[in-house]
Parts: sequence; structure tokens; C-alpha cells
Amino acid sequence: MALLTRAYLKEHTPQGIAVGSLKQYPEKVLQIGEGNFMRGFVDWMIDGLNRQGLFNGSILVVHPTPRGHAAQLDAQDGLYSLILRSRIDGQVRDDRQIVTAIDRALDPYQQYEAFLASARQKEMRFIFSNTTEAGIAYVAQARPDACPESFPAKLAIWLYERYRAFGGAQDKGMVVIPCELIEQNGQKLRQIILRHAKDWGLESGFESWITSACTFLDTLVDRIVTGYPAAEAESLQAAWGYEDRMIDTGEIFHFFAIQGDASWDEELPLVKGGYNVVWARDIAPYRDRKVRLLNGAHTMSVLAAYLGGLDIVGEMVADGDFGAFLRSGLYQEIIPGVALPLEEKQAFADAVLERFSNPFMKHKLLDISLNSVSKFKVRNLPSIKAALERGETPRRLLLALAALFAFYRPARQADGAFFGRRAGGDEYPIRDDQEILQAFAEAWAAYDANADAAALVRALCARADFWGEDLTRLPGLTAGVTEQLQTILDKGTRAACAALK
Ligand SMILES: NC(=O)c1ccc[n+]([C@@H]2O[C@H](COP(=O)([O-])OP(=O)(O)OC[C@H]3O[C@@H](n4cnc5c(N)ncnc54)[C@H](O)[C@@H]3O)[C@@H](O)[C@H]2O)c1
Ligand SMILES: O=P(O)(O)OC[C@@H](O)[C@@H](O)[C@H](O)[C@H](O)CO
Repeated sequence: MALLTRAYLKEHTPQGIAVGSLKQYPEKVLQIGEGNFMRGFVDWMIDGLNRQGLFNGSILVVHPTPRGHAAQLDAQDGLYSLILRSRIDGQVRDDRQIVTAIDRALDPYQQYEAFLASARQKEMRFIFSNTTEAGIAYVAQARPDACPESFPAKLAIWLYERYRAFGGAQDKGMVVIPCELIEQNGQKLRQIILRHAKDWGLESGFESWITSACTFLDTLVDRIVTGYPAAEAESLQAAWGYEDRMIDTGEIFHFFAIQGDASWDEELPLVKGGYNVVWARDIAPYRDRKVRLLNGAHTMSVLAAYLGGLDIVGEMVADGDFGAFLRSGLYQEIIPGVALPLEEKQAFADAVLERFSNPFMKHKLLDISLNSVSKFKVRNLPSIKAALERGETPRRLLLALAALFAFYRPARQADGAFFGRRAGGDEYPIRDDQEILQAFAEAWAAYDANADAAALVRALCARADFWGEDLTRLPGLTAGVTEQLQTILDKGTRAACAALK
């Protein structure tokens, strides 16, 4: 079967899938991050703008770590098939298209000169990124003469190259729109870039250019993107008639909040193009709503459900015990702690449950389990604290923390990797920072010697470096988590969740 390329599309009209604009546009966007999410979100939007004649620009993608998919994407001339599917008001929507917005993909480690050369392209105007929550971090390093490891250092050197190439011209500044799910993503990225400029002794004119000519916008993104559809990939390619190793899948729903003036829509016409985008003075309420209700609902439920034998979010929501546990946790313990109008929260929660039930999405519980400690801290801990402040004991959220402790119990270690085992014998990877995995392994080794669940919970809850504070100081928390953990150890997560559904 022929590979999906521009040459292929000149000769063939694939059946059952729309094709984006095949015009040649100048590269106006540098995108750092070639993951599933970016291809199912930002690239899809730029693609739609081009089809409507509203942007007329293409994207240069680079991958942020030494391992990435640039070579495969480039072999396909930046093209890939995207399937967006949901059931909305009882009707199935199944949108399929070949996204054509990416012009080139580079591996900046192997093609460092080409990466820097792109900074000298005068049409470049926007930078989008998604490098996971781990990507926007300051990593000290000397002024680089090869591709830097960290994402902000890469961006700093790229911007410096641009500053020098155009003599600090104000009209060559960039609009930087990071999509990482961390608070104040744009402002944090800007601060790190300025810190690198200082570390590297770059002239003060560069700092002024970053401050006056470049704009860093904070954002909040929302769309469930589930990536390569392994189970149906073969039949899809056979039906379309081409080979595509970069197929991406997701839901129809999307939402993008950008903290910035609505006048930006003139240059980046996302609202005009019909996307569910808001330019807002303050995106914090959107962030709280999404992170606490949607991501919080995932984080409170998936580890218990996985240990209870389930694999996919949709199965979990439909399950008599785990689904009911999720719903009561969401409506009774998470919603009351979010400072927004009740009607809005309930409508959002209803929509979240409908999105989780999407029959086309095979969202793996194990994928969501990645880095659960930092996720619990951001996504569930604020809801626990809000409940305690109301004088309530959020037993379901405490069960969720106990399930996290149980999920992080290693059955085997190999080459620094940790594996747990669920009832029935399946082994699974426990993926988090090494220091966290080590601490859990030690706590469980002590438990194996003394069978003292309370001591294990106390030791792990006291790790302020994991949770941002010493959780043993929160009234009733250690006792509540210990009670739930004991139930999980004695009867399993299904019985524990069934008792609180
Ligand atoms: N998939 C979704 O439904 C979804 C929705 C909203 C937000 N997100 C966010 O997007 C991120 C990526 O999700 P995805 O589904 O695209 O995953 P993915 O595995 O397809 O892509 C991950 C991307 O992040 C980069 N990356 C990984 N570790 C990094 C590190 N330490 N430093 C810099 N870059 C790193 C990879 O090179 C790759 O480009 C997630 O962390 C998530 O918070 C995902
Ligand atoms: O992508 P993660 O690993 O940060 O979190 C898992 C899910 O909660 C997340 O992907 C949501 O589906 C997404 O944030 C929806 O917009």
C-alpha cells in the first residue's frame, strides 16, 4: 500500500475521508511537540482556518525530546488522518479528514541548523507547544552550541537567533501560545526564557525584545485525544487505500481558552473560523472547572477501576460500582468545592460524563495513570481541602488516594522500572518520577514487614515534597485514607467503591 504523501494525493482521491487544503503556504507557525494532542487540536484548527482562507499559513513541527515522530511525519509530508467521533444528542458524528496544515517536521537534535534557520524566516509569527506538564521547567545549562535538552532552552535559543537575524525588529516578535496543562503556562515559559538569557549573558536588547515585541499567552485546552487507533488501523487504511502510521483519533468536543484580548482574533481568527475558543481576561475559572471536574473525575476513579479489572474509561462509566462511585464523587464531593454557579458546574459535569461514555473512544485507564501523584495534587487535593473546610469528610476522594497508594505498590522492579500487579495477575507499569516510585517501594516494603497500613499512609502522606504540603496535618485525612486502604487490601477496590456509590 502506498504511503500517504502529497504526491499520493495528487494522483488519488481517497474515499470516506475529506482532504484539507493542498495549497502551499508560508510557514507561519513553529510548533514544539508533535504528540497526538497537538495534531488533534491546534493543527486541526489551523487546517480548518486554511480551508476557509482565513490564515494561509503552515506549520513547522519539531519534537521536544530526542525521541519523536518527526521522521515519520516528514516521510508523510506532514500529512495524517484524523478521526473525530462522538454521539451528540443521540446522533453519531464521525468526522474524518486528512490534515494538511503541517509543512515540515524536524528532529532538532539531528537537524539543529535547520531548526535555527527557521527562526530567520520572516513569515514566522506564532509558536504553539505541548511538551506535557514536565516540559515547561527551568533546567540550568551553559549557552548551547548544540540542541539544548529542555524545551524552554530550545525556544530561548531559537528566539535569540530571530532577534539577531532581524536586528531586534519589533515587527518580527512572536506570539507564544503554550498548551501545556499547567497554570500560567505562558508566563512561566517567558520567565524561564528570560532566565536563560541572563544565564547566557545575552545582551539586554534581547530581554527588551522578548518583553516588548513578543507576547506569551496563558491558555487552557480541552479535548480528549486518544491517538493511534491500533485495533482498527488496518481496516481504516485498507478502506482509504493508503498507509498512514500517524492516524490520530479524538472526540468532537473541543474548547480553547486563551488569556488575551479578543483583538488577537484578527490575526489568529479562531473564533471567526467557528472554533469553540474564548479570548478571556482571566482563564482561571475555565481552568478550575476543567481541571477539577474533568481531570479530577479521571484521577479519582481510574486507578481503583484499573485495579478492579477494567481497562477503558467508557467501561468504567458504565460499570455498576465504579461508574456509580465516579458519579457520586463528582457531584457530591468535587462540585461543591469549585467556586462557580451550581448550574454551570452541573451542566459541565453532565457533559463530562457523556464525553467519558463516548462509545468510539478507547481511552485507556493505564494511559491516564501516568504521573498520578502530581495529578492528584493538582486535580483532587483542592477538592479534598475544600470539603474539609466545609466540615465534611470526602470519603470517596480519600478512597481515591488510598487506591493510588494501592496502585503504586510494586510487585517487581527491573532496571529502575516498577511494575504493579492487579487481582487476576496482570502486571502493569507504574510510571512516575523515580524518587516517588522509590518512596512508595520503601513504604510498601515496610508494610510487608509489619502489616501496618496506618504507618504506610502516615509515611506517604507526610511527603510534602510530593503533595505540596504535609497531608497528615489535614484533620481526619490519614485515618480516612487508612480505613479505605484497609478495605482495598481486604476486599479489593470494587467492594470499596461499591460501599460508597
Ligand atoms: N490526549 C489528550 O486527551 C490531552 C488533552 C488535553 C491535554 N493533553 C496534554 O497533552 C500532553 C500530551 O498528550 P498527548 O496525548 O499528545 O501525548 P503524546 O505522548 O502523544 O505526546 C507527548 C508529547 O510531549 C513530548 N514530551 C514528553 N515528555 C516530555 C518532556 N519531559 N519534555 C518535553 N517534552 C516532552 C513528546 O515529545 C511529545 O511531543 C499531556 O501531558 C496532557 O497533559 C492531552
Ligand atoms: O493527559 P493527561 O495524562 O494529563 O490526563 C489524562 C486525562 O485526564 C486528560 O487527557 C483529559 O482527557 C484531557 O485533559 C481532556 O481535555
